[in-house]
Amino acid sequence: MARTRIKICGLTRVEDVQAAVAAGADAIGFVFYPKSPRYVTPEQAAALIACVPPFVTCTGLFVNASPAEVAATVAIAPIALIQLHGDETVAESAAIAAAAARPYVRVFRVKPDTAPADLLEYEQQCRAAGPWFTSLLLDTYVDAYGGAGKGFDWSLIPKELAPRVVLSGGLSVHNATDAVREVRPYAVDISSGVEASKGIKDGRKIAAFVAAVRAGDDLIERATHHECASAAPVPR
Ligand SMILES: O=C(O)c1ccccc1N[C@@H]1O[C@H](COP(=O)(O)O)[C@@H](O)[C@H]1O
Repeated sequence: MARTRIKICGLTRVEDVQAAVAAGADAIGFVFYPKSPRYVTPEQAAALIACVPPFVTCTGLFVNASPAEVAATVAIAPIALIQLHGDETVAESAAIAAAAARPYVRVFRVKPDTAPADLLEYEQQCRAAGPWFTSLLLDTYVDAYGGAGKGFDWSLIPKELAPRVVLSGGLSVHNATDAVREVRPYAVDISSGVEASKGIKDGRKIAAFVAAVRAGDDLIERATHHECASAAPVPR
């Protein structure tokens, strides 16, 4: 099984970008939602992106922005992927991505009464809406939209959907290994769990989180190898 991809979100400082890259993050995220304590202007994001080496995906997070606003932002900050974290409908999400000419991750904010079938159906709707959709990102429903460090019940995620989703919401060094082992998501996304304070990341927490995710990956690998090694040879 391929290793779990890791995104560190809500970066506002060069040293935090460097810490995420040094720890082995696959993606980093910039929050373009003005009400967030992690908000950066497109110009600030552009300066931070200039510090990012190739093959690390720079992501822009938006909440209820218009297609024109998103397009104007990506024209200044060279982000590769959009994360739509607000109340945008499926059709609006597709229109925003088309206007910005960027692939997007659509966020589903999970509530206690969300049914597993809701997630599968929503993913199908996103896929049908156009070619820019990449993956569902699952986060916990909170009034502030996200970045609240609050988790949800992972058992709501259908097994067949898990390998395609980005798991988010309340992740930390304490639950990352279990998250990978139990859910087996395509990727994980974290913000508050690797912070010293809102908008200020802690390099040691980032490194510890990445190590905890990799520990989960190793457990999955070992289980797979054990299954193969213990399989009886087929008699001829
Ligand atoms: O980070 C924010 O301030 C934010 C604001 C509005 C919407 C989403 C936001 N962050 C995203 O929320 C999830 C969960 O974060 P956490 O790890 O529980 O703090 C994550 O995808 C962030 O990118």
